[in-house]
Amino acid sequence: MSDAVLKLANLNKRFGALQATRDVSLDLYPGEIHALIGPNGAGKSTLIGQIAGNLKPDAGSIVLAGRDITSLSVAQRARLGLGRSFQVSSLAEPLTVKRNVMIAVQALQGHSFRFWKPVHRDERLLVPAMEALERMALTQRADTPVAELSHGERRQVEVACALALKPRALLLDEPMAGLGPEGSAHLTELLEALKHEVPILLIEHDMDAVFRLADRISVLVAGGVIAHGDSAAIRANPQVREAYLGD
Ligand SMILES: Nc1ncnc2c1ncn2[C@@H]1O[C@H](COP(=O)(O)OP(=O)(O)OP(=O)(O)O)[C@@H](O)[C@H]1O
Repeated sequence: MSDAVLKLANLNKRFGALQATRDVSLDLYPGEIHALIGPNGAGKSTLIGQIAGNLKPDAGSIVLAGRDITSLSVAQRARLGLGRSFQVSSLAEPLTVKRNVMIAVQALQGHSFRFWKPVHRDERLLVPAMEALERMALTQRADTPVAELSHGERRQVEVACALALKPRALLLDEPMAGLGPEGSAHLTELLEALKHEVPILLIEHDMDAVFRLADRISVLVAGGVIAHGDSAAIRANPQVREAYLGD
């Protein structure tokens, strides 16, 4: 197997007396979707915070494409290729789909080079934005204001914003939240194709989507990984059934 794109080793984070993540180790390989599931309060957001750089781990390390990023800032990690989408939407409603993605690219690239050109005409922003929109099946909606989009399309724009930065690894935090069965099925199809370009660490409560999409699943309970395996192994695991899936 090739080298892991993202490698978490023994991540620990404590809030006072509460051990929110306990020795969490996990790898993300090229071409795969690795899902992280677990009940509310299991520590999934705390883990994402540590990977993205919003939270400093008490111990452990995070390696992206062979480089230790544990002590880097959120922006430095993003520039090195850590892409993420958020649980809460940060899109600008009145602006078009295309402009939203261009602004995301601009935020990462910095402001210095574009004193002389308006954002909407800058090819260095437009080209990656349109490529990302194509991969998220949104080319036809590029000039539509975000305010006119369905909930599912907004989710696609959010993923496109992350994709336009050409990440090496993508963290998706509950991308299916609030989508109906149709929206969820559509996004599932898009992510299935996308994983071949960029591996995805997927935090998701929609178990149909997880079982369909995930090549591997890690189950987090009370801060620790209690099980790890493919969909069939996780479905059949008695500890997981008791702690999370129910019968
Ligand atoms: N900043 C904080 N200060 C204190 N405790 C926190 C903080 N952030 C999270 N926690 C606690 O850490 C534990 C893990 O929370 P976390 O939000 O990571 O879980 P989660 O698996 O993401 O849950 P959910 O599925 O509900 O989003 C919870 O008990 C939570 O109350």
